[in-house]
Amino acid sequence: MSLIVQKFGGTSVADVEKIQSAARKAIRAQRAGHRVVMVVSAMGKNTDTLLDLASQIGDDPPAREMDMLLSTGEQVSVALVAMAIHSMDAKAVSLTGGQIGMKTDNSFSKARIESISTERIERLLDDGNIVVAAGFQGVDDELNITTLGRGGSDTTAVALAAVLGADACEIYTDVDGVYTTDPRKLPEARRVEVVSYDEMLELASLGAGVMHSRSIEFAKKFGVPIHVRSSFSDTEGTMIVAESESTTQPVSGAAMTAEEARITVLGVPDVPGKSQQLFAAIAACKVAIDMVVQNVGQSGKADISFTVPRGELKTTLAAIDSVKVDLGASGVTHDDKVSKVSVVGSNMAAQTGVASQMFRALADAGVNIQMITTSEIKISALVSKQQSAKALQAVHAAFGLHQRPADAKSWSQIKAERGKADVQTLVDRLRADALEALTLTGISMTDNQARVTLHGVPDKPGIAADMFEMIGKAEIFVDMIVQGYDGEDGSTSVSFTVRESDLAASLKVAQAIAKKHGMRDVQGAGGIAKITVSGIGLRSHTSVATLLFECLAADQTNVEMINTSELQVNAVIDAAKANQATERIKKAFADSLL
Ligand SMILES: Nc1ncnc2c1ncn2[C@@H]1O[C@H](COP(=O)(O)OP(=O)(O)O)[C@@H](O)[C@H]1O
Ligand SMILES: N[C@@H](CC(=O)OP(=O)(O)O)C(=O)O
Repeated sequence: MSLIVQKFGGTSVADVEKIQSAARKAIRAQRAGHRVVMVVSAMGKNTDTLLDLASQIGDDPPAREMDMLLSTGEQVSVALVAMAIHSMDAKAVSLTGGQIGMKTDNSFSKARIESISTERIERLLDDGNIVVAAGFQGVDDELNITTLGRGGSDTTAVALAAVLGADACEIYTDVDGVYTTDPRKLPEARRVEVVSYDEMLELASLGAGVMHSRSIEFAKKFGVPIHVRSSFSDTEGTMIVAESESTTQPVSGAAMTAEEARITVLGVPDVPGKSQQLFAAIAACKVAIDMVVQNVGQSGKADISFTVPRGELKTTLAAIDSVKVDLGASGVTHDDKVSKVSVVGSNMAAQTGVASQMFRALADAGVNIQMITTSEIKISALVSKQQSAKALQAVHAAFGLHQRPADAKSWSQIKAERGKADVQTLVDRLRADALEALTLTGISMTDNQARVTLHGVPDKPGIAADMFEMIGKAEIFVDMIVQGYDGEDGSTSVSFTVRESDLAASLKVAQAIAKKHGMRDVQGAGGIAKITVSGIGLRSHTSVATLLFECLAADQTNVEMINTSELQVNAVIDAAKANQATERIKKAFADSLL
């Protein structure tokens, strides 16, 4: 008999009628012959109401009590949903996180799932019940109630689907699927039939609130197909699976996090170990940083800029303060009126000109780019909050995301073409791990790379577009791009990496660009290598970048450039030290490496 996990988000259980409608959906599935586990979130905005109540009591509530409070939201809904099912003459039992055996670590408000015991659920299902499980919550070793972080019910649902070996995991929500961007922000957004785990992971962590990114980590690890669909209709929604909708389209989605903050730590001595010290202090607070850019100035001092969600600004500034003196930094600046606009696509890595197309779209819309970072399947630009809506619209239009790609495939076509890969061994190996443990799939090194840096890049719209169009015309393949924020003189620096064999040609183009736009100088050097750590959950496991930096600092290796994504962390270093560094990193991560 097949088993289905159905998750109903807050909007889908917001009132009595919606609760009854969710109950009917579950009963219908049971009567169609499935065993049904429901995962339910707090009604409507109840979690926000509870947060607000806590903030009226005091500024800094104990984390344990906060989780005790927030978990009550889900407890209300599961009881009401079970009652609704009873009233419709079907059998249901509601269970809290603790009762479904959801064991987590003790990081209150950001707990990670360690294990789930399924016996009780299986027994209740055998007895003909619909099991109604509370999302978003678990218990630690001492039976303290923990919560998984905002949006965590998706993670509960996918994790349950994984351990129960469910045939389907349906996420019922107030949209009828995953769109090319948030349809509330952009009406022309298009619903996609299929999106890949990798794309959804990036989109979710870059602002697509429709799914919790950790739930996609689970789905990818265990190969759980997710069906995102509407609570209010029966139309087919979007399948999140291993494959992408198109195999050619460079960009498949755009996302925006409107509420970002940029922090710049100024004048850090440019010696090995400094970035490690800074990022270790921030990682210890479990803050996931993004868009890390280091600008090395002429005086041997570096300005390190990065972004964090605005809600984490206070914690991050406090963490920096605790190490500022030790770092030898001359100051810290921040801007909390910035937004991050990103494009994501699995096919991007194999194509040239995608970055310059995005920069051109922003330039034509008059949007100034404050920072840029790229990784293998995403490009992010930091813009002022005021220009963010315009920026999102411009990139969505530039990549024609409102149109179905000519080679788009439906889920049924993809399924029919799938080979019968033997994934069982992998799944068994993963199941033996702590469920949300870090999983690394590879650590590799690419040498024969070169870096080009332009200093004194004017901070105005259109420069990045012009630069990368000129580089593209010269047919130079650019790998990493970072544009930093220069706190001192109002200009910025742009660095990019190319193959060493393209260095001379790149420098020639860079000099022409510098002359055209009155930039301060151009520097370029070969003899660098890129170390790549690939896996699942690299950004949410904030310790990965820290450990990587520690390994490099141990050999007195300076990190020249870094980028992070959900799938990879890349560090650019001196090629002479690359082999030794790769070995050290492999040893340090041995436990997590598949
Ligand atoms: N790319 C996207 N596709 C679909 N919805 C998105 C996307 N990005 C953001 N969203 C937003 O996510 C919302 C659904 O998530 P959420 O409100 O958390 O639902 P639930 O309460 O069901 O968990 C949608 O209403 C939509 O505005
Ligand atoms: N109630 C929690 C958990 C959750 O996942 O909610 P939703 O499914 O409504 O996003 C929250 O608001 O964060």
